Amino acid sequence: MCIHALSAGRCLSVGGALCRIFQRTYCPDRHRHTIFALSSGHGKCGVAVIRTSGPVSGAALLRLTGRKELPQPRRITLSKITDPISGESLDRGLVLWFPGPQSFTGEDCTEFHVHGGPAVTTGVLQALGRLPGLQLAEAGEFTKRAFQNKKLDLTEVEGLGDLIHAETEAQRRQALRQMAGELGQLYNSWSQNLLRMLAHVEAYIDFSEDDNVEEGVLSQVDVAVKLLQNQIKLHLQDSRRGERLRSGIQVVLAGPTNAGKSSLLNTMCQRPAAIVSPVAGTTRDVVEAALNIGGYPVVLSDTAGLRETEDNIEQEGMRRTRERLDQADLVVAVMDSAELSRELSSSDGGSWNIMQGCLKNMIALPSDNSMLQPRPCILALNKVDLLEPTAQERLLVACKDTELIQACLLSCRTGEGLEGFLNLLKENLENMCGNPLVGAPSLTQTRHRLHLTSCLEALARYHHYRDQDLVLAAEELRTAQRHLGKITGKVGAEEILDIIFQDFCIGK
Ligand SMILES: Nc1nc2c(ncn2[C@@H]2O[C@H](COP(=O)(O)OP(=O)(O)OP(=O)(O)O)[C@@H](O)[C@H]2O)c(=O)[nH]1
Ligand SMILES: [K+]
Ligand SMILES: [Mg+2]
Repeated sequence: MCIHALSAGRCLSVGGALCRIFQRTYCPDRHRHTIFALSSGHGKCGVAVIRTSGPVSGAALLRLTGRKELPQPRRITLSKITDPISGESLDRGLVLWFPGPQSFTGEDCTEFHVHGGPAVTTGVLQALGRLPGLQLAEAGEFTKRAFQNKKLDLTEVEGLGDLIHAETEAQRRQALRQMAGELGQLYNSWSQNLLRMLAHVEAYIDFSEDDNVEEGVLSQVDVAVKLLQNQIKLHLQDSRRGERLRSGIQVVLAGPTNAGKSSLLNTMCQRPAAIVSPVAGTTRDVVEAALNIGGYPVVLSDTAGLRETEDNIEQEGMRRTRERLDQADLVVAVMDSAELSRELSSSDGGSWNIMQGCLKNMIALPSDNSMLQPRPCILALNKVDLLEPTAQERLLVACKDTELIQACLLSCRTGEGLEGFLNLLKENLENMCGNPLVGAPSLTQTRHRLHLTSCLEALARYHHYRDQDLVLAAEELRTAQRHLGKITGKVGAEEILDIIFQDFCIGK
């Protein structure tokens, strides 16, 4: 199986530089302006795409192409592109006209597909910038307009952002699904449900005295609220699979000193990221590498080896190891198989018990109790090159006794057993994140989790007020619905909008 290193940073925007060129000033009527930006990547490339969105898009296309009429909507047309003010020819390229509302943003949009050299793209951008009513777009402004014109809900916007940033196949699948609106549809259906319940309760409040409302309306609402509570709880109990897949699965290498943890990290990321040496206690700081393992994004951490020590710095290193273990989604316990084998044959099972105790510590629950099960753990028995085949056999048999642990023998030195280890790792990642295409869509952001939790709290308060004060109970249903609305953006929340759209590049 192949693994790839992932880029550490996200897409850099060149907004600052372009803003300086165009001397943009703040404008309160910004949404009335037509925005433009380079939407393809920056730097030299074969073809670059420049987009505009807003009321003067069509006029801009006519000015730059010198055409009398707009081309057919959504049809590619070859055209010369000139600077309308200097009259200078800039390029021959393809132009597209998307009249609103049938466009990405819902407004009139155009696209110019030009040769990707910096002189051409800068020329076209400058020509656009000199036309009245056109302004350089801010990061995420195209998507923001799509959201404001109800082309996308917030979960779809987040899906689109994740798709642009997706580095592995599993991330891409999850993002595509969210962008297609499945998560939003789920929350909308819950919201509709709540609206119906609320209508029933309000009808009861207003009309029950006139006997116009059927018996049992309230108990039906009670049942429906309980059902929804269960659905939301089930949705929240997903071991954070969607969020993990989005932000990377935390895999921590831990174990005694000199077991070969740093060697394993280096082998997996195919570069000498961590220092390897025969001196016990070499690693002190946590060393991280971002990897794509079988399509799953992994943040792999190498940690300081665990042993008794008087050295202050090493003790601090071990404190960091434990902190990292607390956050781990999956622990790889690395051990020196030769050493373990020697201890096994020289003792009457005592050392085995010690090792089991040490492993149990590693896979214990994290302190916040947010995960209900102990973390999965793989026992990587390293340095198998130093072991006789009979000793290997004996070690594997002994490992079978520890039910919690999946063990495999490997050697960082010879590469033996590495394939098997990686396959075991991938199986674990699959189990943790699932196939993003199968089953109900997962929530992918802490933001979703927070609103869903608040929604659940409001529903619990509904039951609390139900027999005391029906008006207050109805208010709780309204609060619950408002929390669902905040996830999809149906309920305004300007502060979070800005945070979400800032994650986009200029031109998206
Ligand atoms: N024979 C053999 N030696 C190995 C293997 N893997 C690592 N080593 C050696 O074991 C020693 C310790 O390796 P490290 O990777 O530094 O071990 P570590 O667990 O990171 O050690 P600390 O950071 O000190 O906790 C080095 O001399 C490595 O060359 C292996 O598969 N076979
Ligand atoms: K070492
Ligand atoms: Mg090390």
